Amino acid sequence: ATEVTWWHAMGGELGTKLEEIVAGYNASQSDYVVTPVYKGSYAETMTAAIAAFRAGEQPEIVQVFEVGTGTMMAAKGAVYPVYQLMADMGAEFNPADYLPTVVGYYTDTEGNMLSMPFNSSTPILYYNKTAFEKAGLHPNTPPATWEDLEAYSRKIMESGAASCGFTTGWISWAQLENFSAWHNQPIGTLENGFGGLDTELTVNGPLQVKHWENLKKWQDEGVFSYGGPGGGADAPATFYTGECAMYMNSSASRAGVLANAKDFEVGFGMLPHYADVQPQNSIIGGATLWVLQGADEAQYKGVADFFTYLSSPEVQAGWHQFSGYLPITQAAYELGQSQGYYEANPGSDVAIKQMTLNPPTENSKGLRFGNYVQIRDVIDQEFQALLSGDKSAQQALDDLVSRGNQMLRDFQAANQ
Ligand SMILES: O=P(O)(O)OC[C@H](O)CO
Repeated sequence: ATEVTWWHAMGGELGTKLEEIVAGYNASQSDYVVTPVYKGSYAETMTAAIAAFRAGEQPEIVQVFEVGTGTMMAAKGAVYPVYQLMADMGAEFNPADYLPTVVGYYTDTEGNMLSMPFNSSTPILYYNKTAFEKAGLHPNTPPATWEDLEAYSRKIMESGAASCGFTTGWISWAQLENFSAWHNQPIGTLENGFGGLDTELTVNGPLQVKHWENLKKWQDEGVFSYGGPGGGADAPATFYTGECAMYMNSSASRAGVLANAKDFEVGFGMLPHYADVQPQNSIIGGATLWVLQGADEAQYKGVADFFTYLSSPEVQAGWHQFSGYLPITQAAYELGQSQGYYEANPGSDVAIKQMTLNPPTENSKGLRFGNYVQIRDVIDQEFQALLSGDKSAQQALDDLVSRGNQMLRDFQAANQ
């Protein structure tokens, strides 16, 4: 059989499920064997794939997180665009089958979809219902606003129900990018970069400054517990163990939460918003599958066949329902509805409701910036400078914008 290699970044419960899906595909036919290889975090996986491509040792498929999209789109000689691959291999591929937000994120300015949707998410709020009850809060009412979240946190801490109010994964994704979209604030000019490479970051507006100021104050007071850079590796455990009563992270953290938060009941809610701003809609995260150049025709046929399998309503619905990733296709969503999945699993539709709460504006359809994986590191560095007291929120965000803009100019110069 023809071999196809897939580098991915799914660890823990998600990795186990991914391997099951691949095993299901391999057992379903005998022409191709797909081998999944875990390469670490999203950033590590992407870096490894770029290095492997330079060395001529790249896999056929690589899973790239949403913020790598600008860089991948510019890497023209390295990528086999999915719309073209599917057409060349005679495989059926209709972008209209996928959720519009997902399609928009991965479609180039000519209207072509360049990568294969697989695992799109959006950040949501998880909360410890048992701690809420102990603190005299209603277990079925998550905080709607940041003001409520602060007040609930203090009540929880004072009552001894938990020692910390909340934690979060992904400062960059959850507390800056999605924070901005949710409050309808621009992340960058030119429609958050969708309008061209001449874009500049704008995340140092008054609302973002106020939010980072609050996070610093709440960290100092023990209301908030910082989970570390990148995805925030320390955040999940502080929620699972009951230390922090609330937790913001990917909708796909659901699998880990349900598997590991054993001593209390978990509730699900939308992200909080500041009381004087109406929430807009959140934006997607997660990843898509990019096909790399350099393989032979038989392997690309296998890739197309595998992608068709991955997008089938049953496989996609199974992955979505297990993981908490969004149902990528309309058909997978409808299958879940007809199975009664959403009624039977309260909170499982929070992500999709939040993402589609309002029609997206220029500020809330996503982001597309080159060098953004590196800019995410700058976001983490500036946030740490804020927490350590080296910089005010305004200074940290101003510096983030000027450092980030320099990286955007470098990218523009290299890709014009
Ligand atoms: O944890 P994921 O897969 O939902 O991804 C979160 C962020 O989008 C990564 O950039």
